[in-house]
Amino acid sequence: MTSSAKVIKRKNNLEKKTNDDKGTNNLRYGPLPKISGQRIWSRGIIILGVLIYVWYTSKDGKEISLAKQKDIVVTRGQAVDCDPEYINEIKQFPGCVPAKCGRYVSDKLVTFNEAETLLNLAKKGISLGGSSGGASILDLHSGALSYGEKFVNIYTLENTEQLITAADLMIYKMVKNKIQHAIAENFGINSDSLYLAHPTFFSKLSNLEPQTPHDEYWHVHVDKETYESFHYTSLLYLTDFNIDFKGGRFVFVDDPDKPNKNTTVDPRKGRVLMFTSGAENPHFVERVSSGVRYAITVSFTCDASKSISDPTTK
Ligand SMILES: O=C(O)CCC(=O)C(=O)O
Ligand SMILES: [Fe+2]
Repeated sequence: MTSSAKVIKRKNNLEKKTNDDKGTNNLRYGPLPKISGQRIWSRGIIILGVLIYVWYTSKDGKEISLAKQKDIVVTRGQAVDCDPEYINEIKQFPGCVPAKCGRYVSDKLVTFNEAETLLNLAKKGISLGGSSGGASILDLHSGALSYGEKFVNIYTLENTEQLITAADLMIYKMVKNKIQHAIAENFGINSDSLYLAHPTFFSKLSNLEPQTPHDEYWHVHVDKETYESFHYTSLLYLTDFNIDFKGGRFVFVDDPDKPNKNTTVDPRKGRVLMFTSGAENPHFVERVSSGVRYAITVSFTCDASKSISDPTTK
């Protein structure tokens, strides 16, 4: 073999060894990934799709809150189209037709002390009776008080005079007048065209198992259908959501098939919620899961013949 032939053979051996090494490397670490342009595109489209889905469901999946417990609202409202039946009926009562139907919340109408006085009045009064289920009421106008599975007249019980004082009833009346004026202002009507309606009552809600249908406060309803004379409903909350009780938010149901279209109001001590009582405002109260929730339903009618008078000490 010539020396030049030896050099060529050694070079060939070297090339063979280098190729063998490459082969071993490939086995050890696997083949290098090859990402084609098409793959990058398809992955990008999948990621974009996931992002759009997450954005869409999180936006659509949330109910609207008109007022959270922590908010301090001067006046906040939401307009809704009046139900034709409601508007037709209310047209008989000049000065009482709302400029627009809807809902309003205010935390500035009722003072802390007024709410505290009314809470103590509710506690004292309901302590004389109380439902054996989760919903007790006290109506100071008719005297109706939940008692076990029935109702009694609070004014026939002993000690009522010491419990319900003239000073308490004065606050009750003043608060009612303030709410009446606020409803008139928010709905653009004349406050003299509104009359207090039956039933106007204190409520105490808890998580006790219901004993009668009266205890099932969590069903969707329209106030105008439940209580015929109502034209404007208001609620004054006396205890706080998430502090004094859990659950128990007020919920407007705008589309029964879409719970994510609901509008909620968290009860807050001294908060007043006012709304037109027709089918434009179906609503329910969430079941209280713990603690005790106190409120007053203060209702108004435009029909003077359905008017009730303020309570007096007996
Ligand atoms: O207590 C509430 O928040 C609402 C009660 C209610 O819907 C009613 O009294 O008709
Ligand atoms: Fe109601």
